[in-house]
Amino acid sequence: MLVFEPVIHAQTVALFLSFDGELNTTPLIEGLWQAGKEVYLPVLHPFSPGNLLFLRYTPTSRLVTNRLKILEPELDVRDVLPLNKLDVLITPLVAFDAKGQRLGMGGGFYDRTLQHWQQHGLYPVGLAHDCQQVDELPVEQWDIPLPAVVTPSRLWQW
Ligand SMILES: Nc1nc2c(c(=O)[nH]1)N(C=O)[C@@H](CNc1ccc(C(=O)N[C@@H](CCC(=O)O)C(=O)O)cc1)CN2
Ligand SMILES: Nc1ncnc2c1ncn2[C@@H]1O[C@H](COP(=O)(O)OP(=O)(O)OP(=O)(O)O)[C@@H](O)[C@H]1O
Repeated sequence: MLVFEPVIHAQTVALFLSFDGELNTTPLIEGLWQAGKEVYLPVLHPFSPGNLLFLRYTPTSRLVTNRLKILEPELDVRDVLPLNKLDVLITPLVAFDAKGQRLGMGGGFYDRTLQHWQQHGLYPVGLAHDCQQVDELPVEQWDIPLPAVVTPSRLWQW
C-alpha cells in the first residue's frame, strides 16, 4: 500500500482501526506517519446517522469506544477533515469481487461516503486479506464499486 501510486502522492490518507479479523492496519498507519502523511480515521457522525466524519489521528490522539464497539478518535471539530481535502480513502470490507464491488458490515457508511467520490478528488482503495476476494457479489443500487483493492499479495484495479 505504501508504494501504491495514489498513496505516494497523497498528503492526507484515511484508513481504519482493524477489528474482528480485518487485516491489521497498525503497521500501515505507522508507515504512513513515517512517510510524513496525515492519517485520518472514521468517526460515527454525532447527529447524522449512517454518516462518517474523518478525524486526524496522531500518536497522541485520544481514542474512545463508539456504540459499534470500535475505537475512534475523541470528537473534536478541530480535527475534522472535509471529504474534499482527503486524497486517499482506504476502506475496510468484508468481501470484494472481480468487478470491484464491495460488501461491507451492512451500515452503508462507506457507500454514503463514497457517493460522488470522483467530484471530491478522492481516491478510494479497499484493504483486505486475499481470501476476501469472491467471484461475484450481489449489487444493490446504492453500492459504489471500488477502483482498487490492495491485498497482501497483490493490487487489483478496475
Ligand atoms: N475497522 C472498521 N471500522 C469501521 C468500519 C469497518 O467496517 N471496519 N465501518 C464500515 O462501515 C464503519 C462501522 N461499521 C459497522 C457496521 C456494523 C457493525 C456491527 O457490529 N453491526 C452489528 C450490530 C451492532 C449494533 O447495532 O449494535 C451487526 O450487524 O450485528 C459494526 C461496524 C466505520 N468504522
Ligand atoms: N447513499 C446512500 N444513501 C442512503 N442510504 C444508503 C446509501 N447507501 C447505503 N444506504 C443504506 O445503508 C444500508 C446498508 O447498506 P449496505 O448493506 O450496502 O452497507 P455496506 O456497504 O455493507 O456497509 P459499510 O459501507 O458500512 O461497510 C442499506 O439498507 C441502504 O439502504
